[in-house]
Amino acid sequence: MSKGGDSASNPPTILEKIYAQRQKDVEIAKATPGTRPEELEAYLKMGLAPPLIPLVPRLKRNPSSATARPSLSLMAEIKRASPSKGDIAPYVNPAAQALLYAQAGASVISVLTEPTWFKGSLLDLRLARQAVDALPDRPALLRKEFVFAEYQIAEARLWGADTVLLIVAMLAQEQLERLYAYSVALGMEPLVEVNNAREMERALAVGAKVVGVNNRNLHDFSVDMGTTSGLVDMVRERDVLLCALSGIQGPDDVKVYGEQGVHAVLVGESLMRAADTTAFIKKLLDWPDA
Ligand SMILES: O=C(O)c1ccccc1NCC(=O)[C@H](O)[C@H](O)COP(=O)(O)O
Repeated sequence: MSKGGDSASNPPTILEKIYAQRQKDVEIAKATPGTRPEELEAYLKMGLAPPLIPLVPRLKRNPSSATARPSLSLMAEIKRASPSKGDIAPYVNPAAQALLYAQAGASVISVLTEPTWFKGSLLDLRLARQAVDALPDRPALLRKEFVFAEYQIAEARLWGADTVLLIVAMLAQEQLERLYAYSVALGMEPLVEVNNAREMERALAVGAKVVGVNNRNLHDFSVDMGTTSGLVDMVRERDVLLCALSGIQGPDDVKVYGEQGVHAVLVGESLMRAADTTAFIKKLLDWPDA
């Protein structure tokens, strides 16, 4: 990963620290009997990964999409903690939270699986998936992770994800192309995350169909809700679903994005802190009563 700062002597940014730690974690997993890369490949070849649902059509459906006043779709995140906020809901039950999100109408459930800063795990992903598995028109499951290797995508598929996150800022273009192709080959259209126009061009160059604009700068934590708005025109005439990620707190944020043509919002902290999650979601998205 390239350094985010001006020179190689700058202290590492949070994204660089997470990346370095995840590289060590992945090396350990790859060397552990039972989870070596060739073993994950064998499990995939045996068809042991659970059935998938395709991301794009699922993201187009939400409780308002068939009404006269369609609103945005929701990607609802399970987030125990974060580098910027510390503990948010460390003891959340990911299965119960996933079920709440699904019953409230979320199109996607995003599960943070990074353990050191976000206190997440692949078990959280599996439990969220199992909790919603039998529902009619269940939401898609997103592995929210700092992905730099095919290995992590194979893990995601085996643990029940329907899609993975690819963060453009972390990846060289060749790596982004390779990981995008591998994910699609496994049946998972990825959510490709960008933070500026240059990264958006790179996402479009690989053919991304679902692009998330992160309003949070992953190098310094600053949140600018106008980041998404500033990139809308780059995808307006394209067959791309644009999603606004991070910092979404209330209906006013969503209303602005709706008017600009944004298709979905990804919300973590506000949902985790909501006293009544279902009522909060309905109000946030201006969805009709079920
Ligand atoms: O949330 C952070 O502090 C953070 C810091 C560094 C890298 C990633 C980070 N968050 C991951 C996310 O993208 C958010 O969890 C997600 O977009 C939801 O954001 P929010 O609704 O603001 O919780």
